[in-house]
Amino acid sequence: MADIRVAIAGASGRMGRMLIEAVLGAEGVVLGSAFDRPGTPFIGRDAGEMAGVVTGVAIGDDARVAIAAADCVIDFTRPEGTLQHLALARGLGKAMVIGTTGLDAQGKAAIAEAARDVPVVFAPNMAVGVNAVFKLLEVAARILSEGYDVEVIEAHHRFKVDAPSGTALRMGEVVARELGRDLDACAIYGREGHTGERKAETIGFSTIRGGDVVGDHTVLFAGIGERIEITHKSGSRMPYALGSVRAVKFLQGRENGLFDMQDVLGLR
Ligand SMILES: NC(=O)C1=CN([C@@H]2O[C@H](COP(=O)(O)OP(=O)(O)OC[C@H]3O[C@@H](n4cnc5c(N)ncnc54)[C@H](OP(=O)(O)O)[C@@H]3O)[C@@H](O)[C@H]2O)C=CC1
Ligand SMILES: O=C(O)C1=N[C@H](C(=O)O)C[C@H](O)C1
Repeated sequence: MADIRVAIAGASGRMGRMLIEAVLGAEGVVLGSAFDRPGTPFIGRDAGEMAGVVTGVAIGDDARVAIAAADCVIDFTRPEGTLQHLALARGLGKAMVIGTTGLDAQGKAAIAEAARDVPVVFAPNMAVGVNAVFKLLEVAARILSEGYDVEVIEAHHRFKVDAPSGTALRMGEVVARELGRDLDACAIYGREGHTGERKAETIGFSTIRGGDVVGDHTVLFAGIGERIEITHKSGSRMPYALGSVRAVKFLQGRENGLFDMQDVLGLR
């Protein structure tokens, strides 16, 4: 079978660079194209430059041309960019792996709609370890369903633009679903001033931003006399990139459909 040609969106970003390195090092996939938005300083440079490799693939600034040259697009950019690239991928009949976070309900609906025509993996965290934690949280929430307060704490680098992280929100969704709660109704995003006592049914979120923290997430189940903490810490962005390559391979041969990393990893 021919190698899958991959297009990397946001090629000069933190994840874009890591994704290029992961694709170059993986079997069964080949770097078809790399692109970024016009005006980004790396346009025209070799896509492997930051990984110290000559690929012969220059970073372009025409998303349509780049997507047309690939079988699957991996996109870790910003919601506006992702939705533009998604429309192009849909029109060109290309698969897409989306790691971008911070999409609103309308953006998520647009992804679901596009997935009727092309296959899409959309997940807030592509790392195998984090997806294992999502499963552990289901078990913990089931056992600790009475008498434990749930708080989600996350820390990321100073450059991150969305909060709470997509992963923290998914952790909250997983626990809320298991507890029969609606996250939109029970989430508390930070506290300040005279808050009154904590309401038992709430799920709290706390966000830390600083330095070069790659990504730390903890779900705390706090009872009277004991606390349980389930924590994941990222030491590198490579697990996100390797998970994305697995997602590309998972989509090969699929006509359409919306999937996430739980599907890719067979954890449903
Ligand atoms: N699902 C997962 O496993 C993970 C998800 N993420 C998510 O991926 C996204 C990117 O993160 P990160 O790589 O750190 O971010 P960066 O800011 O380092 O990179 C983003 C890239 O996208 C480009 N870009 C920004 N806006 C647009 C746009 N409107 N259209 C097209 N391209 C655009 C940027 O260009 P420019 O520099 O010119 O702005 C840059 O090259 C975030 O949403 C983050 O939360 C991150 C890690 C893991
Ligand atoms: O912006 C990041 O860096 C990350 N974003 C994702 C998120 O919002 O959950 C995944 C990971 O935590 C890194």
